[in-house]
Amino acid sequence: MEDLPGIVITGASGRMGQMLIKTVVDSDKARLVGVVERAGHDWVGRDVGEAMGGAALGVTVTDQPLDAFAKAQAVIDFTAPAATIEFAKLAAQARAVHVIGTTGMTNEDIAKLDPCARHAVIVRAGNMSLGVNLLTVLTRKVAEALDEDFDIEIIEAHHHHKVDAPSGTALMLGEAAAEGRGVKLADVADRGRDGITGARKRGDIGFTAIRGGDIVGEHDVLFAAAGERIVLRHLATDRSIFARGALKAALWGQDKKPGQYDMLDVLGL
Ligand SMILES: NC(=O)C1=CN([C@@H]2O[C@H](COP(=O)(O)OP(=O)(O)OC[C@H]3O[C@@H](n4cnc5c(N)ncnc54)[C@H](OP(=O)(O)O)[C@@H]3O)[C@@H](O)[C@H]2O)C=CC1
Ligand SMILES: O=C(O)C1=N[C@H](C(=O)O)C[C@H](O)C1
Repeated sequence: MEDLPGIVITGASGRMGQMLIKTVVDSDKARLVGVVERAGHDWVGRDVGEAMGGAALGVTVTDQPLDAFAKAQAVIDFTAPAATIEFAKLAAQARAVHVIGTTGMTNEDIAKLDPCARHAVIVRAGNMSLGVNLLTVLTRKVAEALDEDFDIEIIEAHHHHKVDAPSGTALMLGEAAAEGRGVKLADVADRGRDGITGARKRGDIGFTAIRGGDIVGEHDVLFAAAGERIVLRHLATDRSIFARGALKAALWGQDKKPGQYDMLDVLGL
């Protein structure tokens, strides 16, 4: 047991934080060595199992991330952009693999990970599930095969708590479609339509975000032409798919050189 890679989970009380804790505790390939919450959170100082409403797990929630990271081989982080940038610096200091599931990061945020990746492995993906990563491969292939007579639209739906749009997954799918077309997503993305928008521009990749109820995460990539449509779809019904992918990434990263990786690297897709 002592030999198994030690994992720290940040954002412990969050939807993904709690799912990640359960996933690591249930795994026979890793052990939970720390959980982090922000200073002032009422979970800090409590046993995390009890804080989650179950049996004690023997791991106390801390607001001191560096102390926790120093005892770990990997940090799994599904929080918010500002927190993730700080955690990246600390994970690099501790030489721990940093698995980043946080979405809504700007290009400026992402650039701040570069110096950290000189010292530690970072695996970052807007979606850690096998299904979505396979869908990005399919999206790239379909976009490659079709010309601009097919309009590409990405439609995503999530629960009403989600704070960022388009989703990280939608942007991954947009990047894959743009790559297939041989264009830059930034040049063709149409991210917000309202009012008299004018006709759709040929070659654009459009995004629509639906927010409601407890939807875990749904993504359609629509290729629409005159007389026919192709729809590639992924439906997530359980957050465990993301947590299992994140744990796989944390284990995969153990023997890799410092640098930035994604789930396609982890899954070999
Ligand atoms: N890549 C993937 O496969 C997936 C990615 N996600 C992404 O993961 C992220 C989290 O999602 P979810 O769990 O639903 O969100 P929640 O809001 O449920 O949880 C977020 C957690 O992060 C903590 N947090 C936020 N800001 C800070 C900060 N500045 N410092 C320290 N802790 C902070 C929150 O603490 P507090 O409550 O105190 O604010 C909370 O514990 C989102 O970006 C989401 O899009 C989600 C699912 C899959
Ligand atoms: O916030 C969520 O819940 C999810 N976020 C990720 C995203 O932004 O794509 C992944 C998944 O769809 C759930």
